[in-house]
Amino acid sequence: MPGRYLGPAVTTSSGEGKVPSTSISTGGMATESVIETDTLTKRYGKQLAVDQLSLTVPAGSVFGFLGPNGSGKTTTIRMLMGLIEPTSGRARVLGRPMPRDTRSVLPHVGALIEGPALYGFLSGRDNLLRYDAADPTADPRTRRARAESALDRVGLTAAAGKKAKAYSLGMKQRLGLAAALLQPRRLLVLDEPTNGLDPQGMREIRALIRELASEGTTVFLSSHLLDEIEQVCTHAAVMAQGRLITQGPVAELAAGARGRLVVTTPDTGDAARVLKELGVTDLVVTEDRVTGEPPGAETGMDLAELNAALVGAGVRVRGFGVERASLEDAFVALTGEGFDVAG
Ligand SMILES: Nc1ncnc2c1ncn2[C@@H]1O[C@H](COP(=O)(O)OP(=O)(O)OP(=O)(O)O)[C@@H](O)[C@H]1O
Repeated sequence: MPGRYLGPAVTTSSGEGKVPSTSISTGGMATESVIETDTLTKRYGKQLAVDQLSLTVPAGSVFGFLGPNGSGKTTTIRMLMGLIEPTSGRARVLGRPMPRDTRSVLPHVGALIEGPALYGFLSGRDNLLRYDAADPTADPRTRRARAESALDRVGLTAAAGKKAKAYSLGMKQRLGLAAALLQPRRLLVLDEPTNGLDPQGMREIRALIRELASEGTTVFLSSHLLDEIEQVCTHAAVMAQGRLITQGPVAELAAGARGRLVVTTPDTGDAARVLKELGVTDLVVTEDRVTGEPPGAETGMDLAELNAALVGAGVRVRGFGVERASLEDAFVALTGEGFDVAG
């Protein structure tokens, strides 16, 4: 599918309707949430693509928008960028209503949606120069310097003279990011930025995202890869079938599904009895293992005490630990289903 790059090129060629950038709050006046939606809904005929979505993306976060294919991520991003009208509900980006204020908002937003649209017969550098030239606010005198700096940013300086059609998928993706970075942005919106990349390409894009975030750019990225979200995001929202399942700091989402206590022992009956007395719940006994939910922090019971109690009761403990809870555990716990990672 041909991708599209959304930057100055899709804002306006006339500059009409543009408001001075100072009217979008910056610095000390920064809006606390960079993206905010309220019961945002999009219906295609009978198909509810996005269903009453209320999302809050805090300023300065790397926000992962997670969900299996078809869960409504791209439709949401299209509404946020003012490309399609919601059926109902509201969306604000950088404090402004969308799509009403698309023209004044988009110059502050770098977006990479479904891969960049590139001219294959032009070099990477010339593609960037074209993008820059399409931005009515970009000073032509500093165009080259901007392009070089963006190429450097994404590690494409050495390949800048090559025709874009000779670029690997990862290089094309990086060139798309370079286009989004021609101007300083307050928000980057990236739709599946590592889709189709090899592991090395994925690492490079993730490193770049972290770097941009460390400079204060809020990054909103969609992904169907749980481990990607865990690796780069500070916050996440989980979508399934057009609905928001949960949102919040990644650490809290993962902590919501606490790891299970796992005791390996030949004395499973005694172990289960002792653990139950000490407040471990949801006990499951298999041949040589007892697992359960460890007591909460409020009980004051720590793992060392559990272990000591088992040993004190004569249980032969061969293994003792807590399986790490992941965002995947949280997702499964919330939806009762696994993650379809195909595609
Ligand atoms: N233009 C459209 N017309 C009709 N149905 C659509 C349209 N765009 C999306 N849909 C449907 O809306 C639902 C959500 O699609 P959407 O592309 O937003 O999901 P997604 O989470 O981004 O998935 P993917 O990663 O596959 O793009 C899907 O069932 C899709 O078939």
